[in-house]
Amino acid sequence: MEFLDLVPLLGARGRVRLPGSKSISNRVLLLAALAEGETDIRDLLASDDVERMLEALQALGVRWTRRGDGDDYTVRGVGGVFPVKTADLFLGNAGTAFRPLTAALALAGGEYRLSGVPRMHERPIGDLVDALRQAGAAIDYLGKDGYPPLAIHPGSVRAGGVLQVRGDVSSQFLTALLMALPLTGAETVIEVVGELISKPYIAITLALMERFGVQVRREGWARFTVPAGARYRSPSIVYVEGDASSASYFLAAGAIGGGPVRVEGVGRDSIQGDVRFAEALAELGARIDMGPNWIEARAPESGRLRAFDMDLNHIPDAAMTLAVAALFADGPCVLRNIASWRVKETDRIAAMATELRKVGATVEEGTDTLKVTPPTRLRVAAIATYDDHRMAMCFSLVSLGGLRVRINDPKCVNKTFPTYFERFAEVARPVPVLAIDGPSASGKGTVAARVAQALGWHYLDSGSLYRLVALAALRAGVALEEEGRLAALAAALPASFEDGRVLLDGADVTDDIRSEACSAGASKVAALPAVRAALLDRQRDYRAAPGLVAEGRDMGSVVFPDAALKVFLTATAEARAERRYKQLMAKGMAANMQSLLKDLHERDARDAARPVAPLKKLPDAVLLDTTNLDVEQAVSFVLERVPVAD
Ligand SMILES: Nc1ncnc2c1ncn2[C@@H]1O[C@H](COP(=O)(O)OP(=O)(O)O)[C@@H](O)[C@H]1O
Ligand SMILES: Nc1ccn([C@H]2C[C@H](O)[C@@H](COP(=O)(O)OP(=O)(O)O)O2)c(=O)n1
Repeated sequence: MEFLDLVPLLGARGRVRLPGSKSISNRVLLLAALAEGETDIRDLLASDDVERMLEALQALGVRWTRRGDGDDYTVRGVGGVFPVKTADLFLGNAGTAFRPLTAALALAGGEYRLSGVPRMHERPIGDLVDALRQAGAAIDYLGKDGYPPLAIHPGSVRAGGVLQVRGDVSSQFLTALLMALPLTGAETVIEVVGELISKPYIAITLALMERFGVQVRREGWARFTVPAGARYRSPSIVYVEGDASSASYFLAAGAIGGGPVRVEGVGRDSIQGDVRFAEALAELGARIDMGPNWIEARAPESGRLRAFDMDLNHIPDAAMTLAVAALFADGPCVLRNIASWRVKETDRIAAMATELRKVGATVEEGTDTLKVTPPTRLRVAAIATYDDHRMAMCFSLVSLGGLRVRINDPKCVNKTFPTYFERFAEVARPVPVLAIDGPSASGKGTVAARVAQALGWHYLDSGSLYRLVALAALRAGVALEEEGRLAALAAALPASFEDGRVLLDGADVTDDIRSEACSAGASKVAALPAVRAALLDRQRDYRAAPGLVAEGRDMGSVVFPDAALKVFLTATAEARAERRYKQLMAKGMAANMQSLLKDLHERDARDAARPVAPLKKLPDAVLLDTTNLDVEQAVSFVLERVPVAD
């Protein structure tokens, strides 16, 4: 399973230019395809769902071109009649392509098959098919009744009259009918049965239809009239707004992580309902500023988000972001009226509950509600994403709790936001790490501990973990060549560090791990890839606010490649042997200069020659040769180079 580890964050700050809205992109593509004339579409979203729509339109004979490899497209409209009358369309998991195409093709008079990924075949479409059948469309289910895949036949479409469609499962059914019915040329009334959910998405549909010359009469949210003689006409140029649902992650990041975080591409003038997510955040205490084309979020004055109990029917997608933001609230939070989550990319209520529990929250799942009680302490977890882009994006916010979070199958964000994690990194302020690597007795431990103390940061002596594995192995009678057993020991090492003391199984082993046997053993076990892998996450989890000073051999190269400062600390072998000699004498331990020097040379050679994480200075590390320096000078050298947090 592919995964992405997001590093612990101190907070979030900065600006993000949003990718184009998925809802607008796929609607505009279909309307431009059906219209008379050529449409220039700017800032189209580059994502899987939009790809599926573009492929489908091409298969239907619609000619479109992309300008270079940018986000601007030209679509030559077909004036309401698809040139290709027989086609087999694969639409992935794109509801915004599947539903509207079903309606448009049902009225197109051809033979079409529409299918998608297995999850698409679990997402209901019966209400739309029922409505289209009332108009005389001939549609068969190729699998389970009420679900894709579908076969569409010419049928005998009766133009005009009254159609009924249910509005309480997905608003996309109504959107699909609204966009397709102008193709009949007759006045048609659509009556919505049941309470219409996700109304703002219908508002997007109506606004875009109007841009393309068709004005729908609306009576409340229950009755819509598509006028007679309606024809789509290209508005020549359409700019796709930034995606308001995608904005939610960044705004929440600003509200949780201090901010300000500004998103550009949506604002006060947006036609997308999800901009109202900003109002919801404001109810949690976040400070929100808005311009025509931007929104900015900052943490509440108090620093902590307020608990909430909200009806979120109007912002179903962005509401997921609130479920994760609830982890940072000052009490239990309730999300209401979110039943549509159950028929999205996955059953989002169940998925959200399962994953929030993994990070420590207490969650109560109702049929259309979710109650999230934040934990006193968040837990590191691997988050399953259920092939659902929003699960992946929402859970990135957990890293703002100052802990690592693993996102499984991170590429699922390609559905709507392929560059999400890069953009998130642009506003993220990682917990800083100072990596100090170098050979034995170069002074890493001494310097790192002093620097950590001066900065008030945490300190990791990674060598002691290898020493502990060696000690545990010696005690358990495990040979230092048995890689599998050693890795198992390393993975479950019952070790802890308290006030400068090292504990194994609760017993103080601070001095034991410094013995010659442990030193030699550590160097051997450290050469085993499985042992190194078993200790990797453990080392990374020492990274906590306000910062970490980590010392060893591969801190800068492997464990913390994104360290804010990397120092390679060294000294001549003679100087190091002399220091080690003095250290041992001071502890009352026996030592011999010649054998210490020989041992150092051997260990240097072994640490440098091993194939995994060999000891070497990286190009991005600063060299510090301490042969002729004292401890104070070495510490000052490092402190002077620590980047100041902005
Ligand atoms: N310039 C220096 N920087 C760091 N340590 C020094 C320096 N000069 C002498 N020393 C001494 O050398 C010893 C280095 O040991 P240690 O910090 O345990 O090294 P390492 O962690 O690299 O094995 C300490 O006793 C320290 O006081
Ligand atoms: N990040 C690390 C830290 C230590 N090691 C190895 C290197 C050494 O042989 C052992 C013990 O490391 P430690 O830093 O405690 O050893 P010295 O005090 O420098 O002699 O572990 C490593 O491979 N990677």
